[in-house]
Amino acid sequence: MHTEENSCCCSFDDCKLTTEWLLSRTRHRPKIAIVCGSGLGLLTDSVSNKQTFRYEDIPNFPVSTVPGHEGSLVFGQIKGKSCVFMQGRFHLYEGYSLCKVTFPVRIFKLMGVETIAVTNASGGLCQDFKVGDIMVIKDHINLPGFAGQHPLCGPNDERFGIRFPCMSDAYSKDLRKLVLDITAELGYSNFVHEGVYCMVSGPNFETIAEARMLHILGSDSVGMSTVPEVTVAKHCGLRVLGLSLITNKVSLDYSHEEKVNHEEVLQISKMRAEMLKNVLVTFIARSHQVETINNSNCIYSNAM
Ligand SMILES: O=P(O)(O)O[C@H]1O[C@H](CO)[C@@H](O)[C@H]1O
Ligand code: HPA
Repeated sequence: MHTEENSCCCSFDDCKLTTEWLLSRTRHRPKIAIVCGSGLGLLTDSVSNKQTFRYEDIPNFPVSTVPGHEGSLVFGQIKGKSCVFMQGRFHLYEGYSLCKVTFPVRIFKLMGVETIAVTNASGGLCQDFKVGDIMVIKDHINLPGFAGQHPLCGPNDERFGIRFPCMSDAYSKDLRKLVLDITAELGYSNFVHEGVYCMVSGPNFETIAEARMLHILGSDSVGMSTVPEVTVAKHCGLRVLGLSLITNKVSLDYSHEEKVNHEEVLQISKMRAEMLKNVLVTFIARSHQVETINNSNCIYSNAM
């Protein structure tokens, strides 16, 4: 039954209005979108012909409330490729519904974006990971989703995608291979791994018992974002790349004295942003080499 409570707070018409607002104000027609994680706003440094919109000026957009998330949508070009960056993302713990958290992803789809690269800062659970390593996300665990906090709950709008999307291949194998090739060419292989990202709602960092549980469940890193955006991106047929920067080691041991905090997360992100930027710049220049677009879930195709 369609009721006010279970209907999505961002309708297709809301998405269309925001898309048209942006398309009428920029000449950029990006094929790639990049979501910048905590402290990773510097990823936009290499963008030329920049055009920036503050989130608060864009109709229907949420605003950023977390330090390290600037709150701007940046259009421009990298190596001649048109792209759009979210300099700052939205999180469940900020009080936004997952529909609002993922709203920009659907705007990108309607604008004609085909590939989305989602970045984040996360805590390393895999004992082989070191602070500052990059994890290419191979798969995820949607822990809030198990409890019904899922961006696709509620009536399904078939114009975006099907009711029961497949998630076993959410992270494009071809894009993962491309990024692993790029990191090898850049000489980064020693600190790049593939792994499984687990989303928790936050805002607190994990207890030791929780961290142990996530590790046993098969998580290599843990964070408070990314999964809703990736789920909605896969639902509407975008190709997805996920890159996680390991900003801290998560304690699995009661004797561990170090205490994680957001300032440390931001500090490590800023220190390693340059490296992540080098990867993304080459990725953007070469992602067209990977032609296959998985559009199997999407009925509504591309720009209006
Ligand atoms: O996932 P991003 O947005 O990179 O941010 C990560 O960093 C914050 C905690 O320091 C949390 O928001 C966590 O999700
Ligand atoms: N846990 C959850 N989210 C995070 C962490 C962490 O250790 N580090 C950065 N984001």
